[in-house]
Amino acid sequence: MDRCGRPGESSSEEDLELYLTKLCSDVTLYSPKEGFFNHYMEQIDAQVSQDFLDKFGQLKSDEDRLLKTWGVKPIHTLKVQSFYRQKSREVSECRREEGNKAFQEKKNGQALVLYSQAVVRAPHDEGKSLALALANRSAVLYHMDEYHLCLTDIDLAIQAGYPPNLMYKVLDRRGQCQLQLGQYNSALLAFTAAAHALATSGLDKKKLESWKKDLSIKIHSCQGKTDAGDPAPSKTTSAILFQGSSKVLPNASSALTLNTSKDEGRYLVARGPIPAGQVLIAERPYSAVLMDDKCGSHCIHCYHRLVAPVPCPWCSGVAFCSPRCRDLALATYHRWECKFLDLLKGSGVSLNCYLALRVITQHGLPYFKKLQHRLNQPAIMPSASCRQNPNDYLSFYHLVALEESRSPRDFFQRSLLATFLLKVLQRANFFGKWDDEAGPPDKALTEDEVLVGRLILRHLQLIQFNAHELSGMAFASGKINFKKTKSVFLGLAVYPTISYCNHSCFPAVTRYFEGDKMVIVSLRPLQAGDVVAENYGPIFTHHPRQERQRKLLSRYWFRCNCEACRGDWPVYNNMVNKRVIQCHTCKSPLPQPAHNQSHVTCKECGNSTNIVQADKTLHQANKLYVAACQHMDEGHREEAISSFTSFVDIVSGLVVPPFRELHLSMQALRLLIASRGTIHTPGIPAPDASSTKQ
Ligand SMILES: C[S@@+](CC[C@H](N)C(=O)[O-])C[C@H]1O[C@@H](n2cnc3c(N)ncnc32)[C@H](O)[C@@H]1O
Repeated sequence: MDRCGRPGESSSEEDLELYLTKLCSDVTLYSPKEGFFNHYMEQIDAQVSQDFLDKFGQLKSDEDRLLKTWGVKPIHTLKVQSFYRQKSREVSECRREEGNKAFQEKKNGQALVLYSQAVVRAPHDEGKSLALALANRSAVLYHMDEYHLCLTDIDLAIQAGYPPNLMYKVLDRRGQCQLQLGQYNSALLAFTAAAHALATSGLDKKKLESWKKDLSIKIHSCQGKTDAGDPAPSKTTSAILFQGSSKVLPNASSALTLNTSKDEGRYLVARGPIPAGQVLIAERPYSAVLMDDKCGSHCIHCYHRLVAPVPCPWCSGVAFCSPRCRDLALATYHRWECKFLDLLKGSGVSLNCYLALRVITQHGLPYFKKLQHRLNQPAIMPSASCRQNPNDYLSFYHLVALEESRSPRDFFQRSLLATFLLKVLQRANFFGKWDDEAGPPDKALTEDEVLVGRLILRHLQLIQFNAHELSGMAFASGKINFKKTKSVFLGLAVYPTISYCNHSCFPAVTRYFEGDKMVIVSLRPLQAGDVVAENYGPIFTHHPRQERQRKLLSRYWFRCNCEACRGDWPVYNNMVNKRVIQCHTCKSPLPQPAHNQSHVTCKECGNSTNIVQADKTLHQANKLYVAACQHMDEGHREEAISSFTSFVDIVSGLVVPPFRELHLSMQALRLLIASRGTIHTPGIPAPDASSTKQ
């Protein structure tokens, strides 16, 4: 090992594993390169003795760890104060002017961006800049045929105090939108209100007459017409669970159940046969956070891409896709986090830490005080007699945290982070009004603060192993090409039911996203008792066994013993084009048949398999493979999925893996299924789920 603990050439595999584990653990807490938290951590590290750490390692509860850390004087040198992107009337007005210029030049896309910046930066309690920015944006939205968004902006502009003398304009625009949407009764009301508003317009006589005439024609055109049904745009299509919902795991298919073992913990298995391509779990996150660099482009509440951002009334750092998302966020987590977002960002703490905090802020203090007596209940193990509620905090709280395997240093680092996040909550008045004058920063913690602090510490441990990436898909080139897709990382989330999926380097399932909902789909056929395994990153076709095992051990703290690891299966590039037929009874590999031999006897179970028939079926299946590849090349997603899943189902029943075409098909399925999710490439329409070959 060198002075920084990095293993040298002569280091043992064990040293390397220890080093990698520490590195992986650190990045689940903070960035080693950015922000002030790493310097702070180094300073504290230098001030605590080995003896302190040894004693720290003997502490038995998160509460003890939190209190011990709070007692370390130097931790209170860190100054926590609100730091966030503030509103600016000057910036807002400047962007609005630029937006006006772009709009006059018919550059609608550019105008929309500039007006949106004007909206997000405008103060809510001072002047008219917000109302004017919203009203101007509504005009460009109308020209872009975004009638629903235009109507929202008009409502928001009026709520923000749009000037009465200009009111006729937005009321007229509201009527125009409603006319386009076939809402004739509402349009009639809007045009009538616009006509009344002319009285306070201050327009000269000529303009007034012209407006009156125009509005009267519009009113007349709406009279006597019946409203068309409202074709409100729907954001999601819903995935349907295979064989309906499970009674014990409501977000999972009834074809799944939960098993447990000493070495593998809890894990999902199939209860009976499941073909490839079936939806097995569809789950909204228990909690989720958006990545920093997506805050300007995605709704922080529902993760949809923003077209016309609805602002936060207090900060300019985040935005929402709708007033509904805004109100839900403001009523819960954002009211506590809003004024500390830039502090958290500047600290360099990881997204895991935001998530640990979010679980607290989304519920608020009274919720935790009320449930604290339940925290000592044993871990939930859904069974016939005990149904899991994935929205219950305890389903989150009891996710695996591997506290028994943690080093004292790891516990101390996480405790330091918990105290930092606790200080943020204190300053955000989460525990009641914070008063700098009333006491020093190291003032003894109250009962409520201890409760929340120890929960944050627990979150920091369990999120390490249970957080999922929340992502969308984008086509890398400017057109639909399933082979050139890339995953767009949007944030981090916890899905309690999906967290019960253990890992395999030869995974049984893949995933896609509908907004923030994760949908898990079978990639290959499963039989009763088969593990419904996800892949945590290293897949056998791309990464050799040693690399996979190192990654999994250092990141997830287990030694993988999946079929691919046990059999040391080759990566794609080393896979020979050989197929081994399986026994039709026990699935064991059959010996190669002699020339002209039609039946082969299994050495394991003694049953005979018709090898000629198996060859014939494989030959037929190959046609499906060719058709699937063609569908994929032509951009027919659902047809390609259907052909690939049929191929995988047939081949999995005949050939022993690894088998090159099987794995190529599964890789293609992963891409195709992922692209069912949110498509983030601007200008490219999502491929239609019901597309048919033209
Ligand atoms: C998301 S959790 C999976 C559910 C977990 N087994 C439980 O009991 O809640 C991830 C953790 O499960 C364990 N795990 C996952 N896959 C495993 C496997 N194939 N073998 C052994 N342990 C595994 C590891 O401890 C890992 O950190």
